[in-house]
Amino acid sequence: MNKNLRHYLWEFKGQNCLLVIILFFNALLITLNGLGSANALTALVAGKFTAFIWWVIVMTGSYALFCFGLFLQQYQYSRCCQLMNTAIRRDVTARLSNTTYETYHSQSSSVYASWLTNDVTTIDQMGFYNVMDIVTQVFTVAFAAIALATFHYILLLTTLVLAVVMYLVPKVFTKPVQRRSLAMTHANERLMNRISDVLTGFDALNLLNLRKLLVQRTVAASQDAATHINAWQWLNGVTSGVINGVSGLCQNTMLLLTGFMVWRHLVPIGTINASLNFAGTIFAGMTGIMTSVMDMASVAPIFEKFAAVPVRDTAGQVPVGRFHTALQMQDVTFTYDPNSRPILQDFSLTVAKGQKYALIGPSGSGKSTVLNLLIGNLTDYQGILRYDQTNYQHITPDSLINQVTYLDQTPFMFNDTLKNNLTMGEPYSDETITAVIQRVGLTDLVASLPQGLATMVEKDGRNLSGGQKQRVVLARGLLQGRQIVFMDESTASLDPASAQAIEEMIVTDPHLTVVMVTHHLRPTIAQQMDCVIDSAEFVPA
Ligand SMILES: Nc1ncnc2c1ncn2[C@@H]1O[C@H](COP(=O)(O)OP(=O)(O)OP(=O)(O)O)[C@@H](O)[C@H]1O
Repeated sequence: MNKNLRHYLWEFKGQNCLLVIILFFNALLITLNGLGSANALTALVAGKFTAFIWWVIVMTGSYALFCFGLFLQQYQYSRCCQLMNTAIRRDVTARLSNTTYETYHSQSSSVYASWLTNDVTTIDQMGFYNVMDIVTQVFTVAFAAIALATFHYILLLTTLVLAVVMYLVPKVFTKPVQRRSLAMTHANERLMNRISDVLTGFDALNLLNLRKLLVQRTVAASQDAATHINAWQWLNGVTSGVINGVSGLCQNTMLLLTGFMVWRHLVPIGTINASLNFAGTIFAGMTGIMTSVMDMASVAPIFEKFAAVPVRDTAGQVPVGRFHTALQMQDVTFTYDPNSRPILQDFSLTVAKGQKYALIGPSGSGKSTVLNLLIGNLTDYQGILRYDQTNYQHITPDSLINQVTYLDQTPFMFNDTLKNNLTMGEPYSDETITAVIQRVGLTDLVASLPQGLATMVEKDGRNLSGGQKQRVVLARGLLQGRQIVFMDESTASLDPASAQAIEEMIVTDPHLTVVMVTHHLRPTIAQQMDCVIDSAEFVPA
C-alpha cells in the first residue's frame, strides 16, 4: 500500500480500527448467511423440515444484522475519510506555506486549488475507499474460504489456486494506470486554471464585448480534461473487463468441480449452494481486491506531486528584530531567466532608516524586482543583501517580511469586519487601534459607519474606496510595528487627490522608511524624497 495512505490511516488509527471492527462483523454475518443457505438446502433434501426452518431463521437474522452493519460502516467510513482528507489538505497547505516565494509562484493558485479539491477527492475515492474495500474483501474471502473448507478441503485448495491466477493477471495494468492517472490530474489542474482565468476575466471580456469567450474557453478546457479522463477510464474499463472475465471462468470451474463431487457423493447436495455462494464470494472478493489495488495505484503520483514542492531550508537562519540602521544591496545581479540579459547588474543601494526613496523608470525595467529582492521574496541573486548588517541568507524569511508593509495597486481585503481587517485577529487594545486609525487617516471613515469597526468589509473590499483600502493595509502593518513601507505603484489607480493625500501621509511620517516605485512622481512628493533612483542605474550602460 502507498506509504502516504498508510501514514494517514495511522494518524487516525482509533477511528480506522473502529471501521475495521465493523467490517469484520459484517463479513462474518454475510458468511453466516451463506452457510445458512447451504445447510437449509441440505436439510430440505434430507427431509429435515424443522432444521430447514432454523437455518432460514439464522439466514434472516444474520442478514438483518448485516444491513444494520452496512449503515454503521457507511457512517464510520465517511467520518474517517473526512478526517484524513482534512489532514491531507492541512499537510499540502503547510508545505505550500513553507515553500519559497519563487516556487509558490511557479504555478497558478488554481493549480493548488485543484490539488486541494480534485486531487484530494481522487485520493479519497481511489485510495481510502479502496483500502476499506480491500479490508472488507479480505475478511469476506477469508471467512468464505473457511466455510468452504468445512465442506471439503479440495474445494478450498482449488479456490486458492484459482485465486493466485486472479492475482497475477491484472498486474499487467498497474504501470499504464499510474501514467494515465497522472495525466488526468494534470488535466484537472489545467481545467481549473483555465476556468478560473476566464471567470476572473469576466469584466475584461465584458468591456471587450467578448463574453462568448467565457463559453468557448470553458468548453475547450473541458474537452481537454475530458480526453484525459476518458483515456484513463478506457484503461479502467479494459482492466475491469479482464478481471471480471477471469473471475467468471474461475467460478464456472468451481461449479464443475462441485457438481462432480456431489455426483460422486463426496459432498452433500447443499455444497452446490455453498460452492456457488462462497467460491463466487471468493472470486468476486479477489476481483474486488485486484481492482482496488489497481485503483490505489492512481494515488501514488498525486502524493509524489505534493511531495515535490520543495520546503524552504531555514537551517542556520535566525530571526531579525526591529529595524535599526539600513537595508543594503551590494553589487546585486539578478535575472529571472539565465538566458536573457540581467534585470540588475552589480547594483548597489542603501535604504537608511527613516529615509524616503523613489524608484522611477520605464515599465518593465525592474523596479518591482528591486522591492521583491529587498523583501526577500527573490533569493536566487548574486551579490549581498543586508538587513542591519546581517546577510539575508542568515535571516529567516518570515522575520524579514514582518518588518515591511507592502502596498500595491490591489490591496487585499478579507470578507470580515473592518476591525479584523486591521488587526488580523490579534488582540490590540482599543487605544492602540484608535491611534493607528488616526495616524493613517481613517478616523472619519470609521465615525461615518453606523457599525463603526464592526462593519463588514464586502468581498474584495467593494464597500471601501481604493484609497481607504490602502490606508487599511498600511494600518495593518503599523499595528504590527512595521516601520518599512514599500509602495509598488500603490496609488496608480487612485484619483489624483487621494493619491497625493496617501503618498504625503506616508512620506511625511518621520518614523517610516519608504521605498516608492512610481511612474508619476508628483513634485510635492519628490521634494520629500531623500533620494530618487532611476532604473537606468540598475544595469551599467
Ligand atoms: N516572475 C517573473 N518571471 C519572469 N520574468 C519576470 C517576472 N517578474 C517580472 N519579470 C520580468 O522582469 C522585468 C522587470 O519586471 P518588473 O516588474 O520588476 O518591472 P517594473 O519596472 O516594476 O515594471 P512596471 O513599472 O511595469 O511595474 C520585466 O521584463 C518582466 O517581464
